[in-house]
Amino acid sequence: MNGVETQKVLIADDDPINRQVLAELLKPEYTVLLAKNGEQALERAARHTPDLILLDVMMPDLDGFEVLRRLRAEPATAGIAVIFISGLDRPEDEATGLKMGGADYIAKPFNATVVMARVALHLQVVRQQRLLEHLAHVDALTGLANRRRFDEALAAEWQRASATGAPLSLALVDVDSFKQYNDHYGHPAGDRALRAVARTAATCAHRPGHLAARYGGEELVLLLADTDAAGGQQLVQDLNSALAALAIPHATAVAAPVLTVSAGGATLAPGETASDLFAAADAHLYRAKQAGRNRLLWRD
Ligand SMILES: Nc1nc2c(ncn2[C@@H]2O[C@H](COP(=O)(O)OP(=O)(O)OP(=O)(O)O)[C@@H](O)[C@H]2O)c(=O)[nH]1
Repeated sequence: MNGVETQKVLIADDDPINRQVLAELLKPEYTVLLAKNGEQALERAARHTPDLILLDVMMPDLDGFEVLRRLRAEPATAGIAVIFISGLDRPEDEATGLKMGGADYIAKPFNATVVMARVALHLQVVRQQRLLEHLAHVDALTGLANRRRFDEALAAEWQRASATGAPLSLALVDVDSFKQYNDHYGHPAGDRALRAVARTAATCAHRPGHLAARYGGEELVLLLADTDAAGGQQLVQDLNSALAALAIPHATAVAAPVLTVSAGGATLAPGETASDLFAAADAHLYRAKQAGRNRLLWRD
């Protein structure tokens, strides 16, 4: 979410008048989706992943509590915020809704101003949660995915590749003689150089299923789903060429008078774990450094 995008609210209520009143209320500020029963609410929630659902409790097929339970059971909809709007106005009903994980509970007949205020409040919370989630997964200096995000992606892609047999490649990319670069040009220039390498990596690893992350310090990692060894090596070579074209001067480097990287890569072998794959790429990066830097070594 970029903050400019309009947030989406799904209204699920079997009463057409209620749906219409709520829709008229929310339409000027939000994108409104409608569902007239529980099944439809689940289907629309899965298809559109709204930011918030206003959920009636008493509906003929699936009641609102059951809808919430099913939303929470599906990873794709588990995090969607739900406000119950219900004719059941006993404290026990409200307590049930909140205990089940509803963000709020509004009794019917509702007051339009209060509904608007609560919707705005909960959508603000949703926005803040997304921002926190984003910050927790992005490296501040380079804007690349951070190590946490990489670890999650590696676990997920490893699982997928193991289940489907699709190729999965991983390359570690480390800036050469970066200590000397910092020593010679200063830390702020080092930061700028790292950002340039990161941008280059992100441009090369641009396909869906590709992820460029900062693993730590001056080390990046490319996680390349659906990419075999030839594709992985080509991608690292493209990165290398793009970096060479930038020709960032590095007067004190051992390999060349410009900023270069060394890389080690591997493609998932049958029966291998995610950590084996990572360790193989790391071992090849080490060898690439030993062999003189500014090169890529890929496990056969
Ligand atoms: N400017 C800057 N420097 C960083 C950052 N993170 C790590 N470094 C520096 O990167 C350098 C890494 O040094 P080394 O691990 O010795 O590696 P190297 O000098 O690149 O040598 P080789 O990898 O063997 O070619 C250290 O001097 C760190 O201070 C950062 O965010 N910004």
